[in-house]
Amino acid sequence: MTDAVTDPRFVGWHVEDDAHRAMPHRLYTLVFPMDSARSRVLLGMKKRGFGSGKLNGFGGKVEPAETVEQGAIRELAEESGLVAAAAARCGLLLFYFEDSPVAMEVHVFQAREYSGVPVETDEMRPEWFGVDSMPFDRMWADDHIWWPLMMRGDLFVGRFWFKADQVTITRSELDRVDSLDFAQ
Ligand SMILES: COc1nc(N)nc2c1ncn2[C@H]1C[C@H](O)[C@@H](COP(=O)(O)OP(=O)(O)OP(=O)(O)O)O1
Repeated sequence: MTDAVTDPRFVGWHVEDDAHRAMPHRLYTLVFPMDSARSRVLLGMKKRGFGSGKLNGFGGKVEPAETVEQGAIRELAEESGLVAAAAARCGLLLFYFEDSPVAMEVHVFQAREYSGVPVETDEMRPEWFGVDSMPFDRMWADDHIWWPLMMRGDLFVGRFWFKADQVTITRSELDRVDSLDFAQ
């Protein structure tokens, strides 16, 4: 696996301590399609794989030959049917699970302009939710912590340590940042 230091697309290592910087990282995207006119966000019920049974944004692993934003746009189309020309960076999330030697580096985006209508796919069942009545009890345990920053328009970096049960957070850090262009 490519590690955080050798893959130029990784930015997480800019905010890691020495111990975590040395961990192998895997790169993911997470995209929230926004309907600002109706104050709604599209979530998907994950039907299989990691996080199945939870509502989340749309995303997945970044392929070797694409940029992070290209990966975000591709996963959004594959999982929701929505086609976006661009996605706006909102945050960076680093996840550590006690039973995994690999850190997850998740790049969070909003899609504010897109075409198409949401469709159910093999991986996701889409549903709109009001941004002020989010179903946090059916989402990952970290989401309610950083969601308010994203809704305020703040850029953020969060680090969350999970138990192997994938529910219990044993430690967390969340910072507002001025820029997410760490390496550029
Ligand atoms: C641990 O907390 C998490 N919170 C939130 N909100 N989202 C998370 C968390 N951990 C992972 N995610 C996101 C990041 C990605 O968007 C997905 C996981 O991607 P997946 O494993 O489904 O990747 P794919 O490439 O789509 O998988 P396949 O190989 O099955 O196609 O969850």
